[in-house]
Amino acid sequence: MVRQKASKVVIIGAGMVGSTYAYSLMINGVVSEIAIIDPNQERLEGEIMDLNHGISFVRPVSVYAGSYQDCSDADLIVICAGANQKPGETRIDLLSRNAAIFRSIIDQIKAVGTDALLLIASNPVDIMTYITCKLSDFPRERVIGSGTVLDSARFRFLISRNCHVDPSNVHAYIIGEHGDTEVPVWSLANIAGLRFGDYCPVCSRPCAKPFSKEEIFNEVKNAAYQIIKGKGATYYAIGLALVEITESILRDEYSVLTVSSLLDGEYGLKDVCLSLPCVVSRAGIEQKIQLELAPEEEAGLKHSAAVLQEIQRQIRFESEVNENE
Ligand SMILES: NC(=O)C1=CN([C@@H]2O[C@H](COP(=O)(O)OP(=O)(O)OC[C@H]3O[C@@H](n4cnc5c(N)ncnc54)[C@H](O)[C@@H]3O)[C@@H](O)[C@H]2O)C=CC1
Ligand SMILES: CC(=O)C(=O)O
Repeated sequence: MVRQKASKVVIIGAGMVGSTYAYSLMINGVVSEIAIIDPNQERLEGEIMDLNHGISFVRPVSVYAGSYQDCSDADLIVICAGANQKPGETRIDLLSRNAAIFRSIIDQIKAVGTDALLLIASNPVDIMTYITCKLSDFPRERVIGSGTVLDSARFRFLISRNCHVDPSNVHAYIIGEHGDTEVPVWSLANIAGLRFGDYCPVCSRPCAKPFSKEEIFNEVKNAAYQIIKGKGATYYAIGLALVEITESILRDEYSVLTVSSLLDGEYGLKDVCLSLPCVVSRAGIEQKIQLELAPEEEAGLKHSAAVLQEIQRQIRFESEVNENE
């Protein structure tokens, strides 16, 4: 199943997320070409120079300031452009600023024409993924939001630290919105194949303090607020999360990742983008996995969808404007 060929990624937005992703991609050696686009030419040139000065230490790769023309033969276009949260702001607070930026970006990608997949990181990521689906007219499987891949990684890390096991031996998902209504799937979380609650009796290390699901989930949900308060932005872990998604696409890995995509009836939900575990390949979203959720988890997912749909109703698309005129 693993196919490797020379691959080209276009990154739109050379800020903290875009440039950290480019750096992680370079180190990982999964692509041969990285073109970066950003209207802030000074910033862009600085990032390109800095990245290029590291090329002697990694596998051969070409990193350069690109233009929208680069999208025409790209395998993957990753959008990291737009405003980020200031301390105290929610992801949803970014919507109007980033929606305007996306309209211009998607228009320019469409004008060039491309068979690439689109991967969205900008926040609020589920709504931006939805906007991209609507504006791009791409098939739904080719538009992927980074969704809760980062939140699931935070969740696995915190469980693993608490239970003294490698995070790769913890399987646990955060689903729904990448944001305040996200849902932890505790009922299916497992360590070494054991349901979460069955692991404690076989664990040889006593917990330092009583295990609190609530505390762990709150730490996951509020991680971005805490990091932004401390250092202004989050970028290392999302950079790596984007590389994980990129690898699954470009290496045709069929990894299961909690990416955001346009739902089509899963759990009775339609016309909304949010995260479920999905099989991701070179074709994009191969399959959305419908988990058997506990009733409160399914209710949480539906609440997440309702909140996102309410926000979506505030967005007007060109086609709707024309229809109503
Ligand atoms: N999905 C996730 O898990 C995460 C998402 N983010 C989101 O990623 C986005 C970027 O965050 P940062 O890199 O920290 O912000 P930043 O402010 O460092 O960089 C944003 C970049 O976008 C560029 N930009 C603005 N308009 C553009 C346009 N029309 N075309 C191309 N580039 C344009 C700016 O010049 C700037 O370089 C934010 O929306 C942030 O909330 C951040 C962390 C995690
Ligand atoms: C900023 C953001 O979305 C995160 O770190 O989760």
